[in-house]
Amino acid sequence: MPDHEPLRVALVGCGSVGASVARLLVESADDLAARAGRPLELAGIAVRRQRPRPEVPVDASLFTTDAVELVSRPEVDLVVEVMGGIEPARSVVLAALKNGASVVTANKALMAEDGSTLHAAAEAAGVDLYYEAAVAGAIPILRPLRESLVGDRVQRVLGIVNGTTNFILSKMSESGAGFAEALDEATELGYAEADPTADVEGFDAAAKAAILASLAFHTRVPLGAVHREGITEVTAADVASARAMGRVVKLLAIAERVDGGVSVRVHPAMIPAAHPLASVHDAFNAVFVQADAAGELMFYGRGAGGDPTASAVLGDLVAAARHRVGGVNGPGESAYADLPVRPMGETTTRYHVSLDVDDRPGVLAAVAQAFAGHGVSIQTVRQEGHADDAVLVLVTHSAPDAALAATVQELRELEIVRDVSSVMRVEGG
Ligand SMILES: NC(=O)c1ccc[n+]([C@@H]2O[C@H](COP(=O)([O-])OP(=O)(O)OC[C@H]3O[C@@H](n4cnc5c(N)ncnc54)[C@H](O)[C@@H]3O)[C@@H](O)[C@H]2O)c1
Ligand SMILES: N[C@@H](CCO)C(=O)O
Ligand code: NA
Repeated sequence: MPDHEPLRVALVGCGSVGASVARLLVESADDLAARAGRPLELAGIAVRRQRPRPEVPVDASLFTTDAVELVSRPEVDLVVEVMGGIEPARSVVLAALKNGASVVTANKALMAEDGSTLHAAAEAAGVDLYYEAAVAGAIPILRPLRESLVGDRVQRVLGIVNGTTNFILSKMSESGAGFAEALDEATELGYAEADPTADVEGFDAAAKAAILASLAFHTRVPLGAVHREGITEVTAADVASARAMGRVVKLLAIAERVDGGVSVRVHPAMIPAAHPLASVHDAFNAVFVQADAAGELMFYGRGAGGDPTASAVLGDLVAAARHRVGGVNGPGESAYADLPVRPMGETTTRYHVSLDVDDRPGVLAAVAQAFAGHGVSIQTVRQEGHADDAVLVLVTHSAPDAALAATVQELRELEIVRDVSSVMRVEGG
């Protein structure tokens, strides 16, 4: 085959990311050809419905509504899947791999749900499967974990990997707004989707946490093993209390090594205002990595948007194209470590607990006794308000999640505690 023979790219999905990928493939064709070693030519674009798409500068004859047929064409070398969801995306990706095409996907839900099946199919076909855009959009983080840090031992990954929730928490922090008000603003400005559940309940971040943990620790982390809490219960009072302690509230995806296993979780947490992740505002994403030899690293940028996400897709596409040209493959799945995912109850963190209490003698002693009875050590206590408005704010030393849960249960049963108004983890020093 002569060197100028193009590599044929099938694009599946032409929404916000797909339209950017198609446009940039056309606009940057010469540079991409020079970098890949052969031109990258669009073989077809699978869409759900045929309609005019003036934003995509390609011949209308390239559009088809049959994705499986497109990716199964013998001439297709590379497939970009940006339709999202589990099915039919999984069937399309499997058909592409079976056809011997390398696949680039931005689909975090699919990779977190069934990454091992797809990796096995890629391995069997001797082709590449890349998904840099699936976690933190434009930010190069999967390739650094998979390749740059492969000689090191990663201990911990802390990420702000959902732009919608980071935008909402930033607004709550800036203006003192409650969750509902900040969500309304995020919706008005187009950051939050009409149904924001996947973002605000932490599902999107949990899928990304599973992918990050699998790559960081060379193990398989099933999505179901990721502990997940969203931000819907975060109150203006939590944000104010964090500020009073020199902290900010962030929704974190956390993956860390613990006692021969790993802990992988998504939940809101108070982090020090001086922590590098505290200065990640609005819809930006960032991932903080701690590795034995490298020390601390931080990756920052745009986690969403058509063009930023297309940047990551095209990076993967050129990498896969180069491998085609060279007749080699990139690294496949590395899951040799086979580490158990520890249950959340065993995970130790510090906690911030707010209690509405009666303001009378013996209350502090009774509260302290509840913590002590479950082996949870208190680091600081402060009282805000008095009489009917008394609030006790306690911060604990590190304790297992199960011990803290048992403490909270007991506190709820105490007559002097009117309400356990908030429990939030404290992370990052
Ligand atoms: N938008 C972002 O900022 C962003 C960032 C990172 C990752 N992603 C991921 O990229 C993927 C695409 O996201 P998006 O924002 O472009 O979504 P989108 O909804 O804008 O686009 C998806 C497109 O796929 C089309 N589609 C659905 N079923 C199809 C089918 N059977 N055949 C052909 N086309 C079909 C839809 O009609 C739609 O146009 C998702 O997996 C998403 O999680 C998106
Ligand atoms: N809904 C995601 C988009 C990228 O996955 C976010 O808010 O970050
Ligand atoms: Na990325």
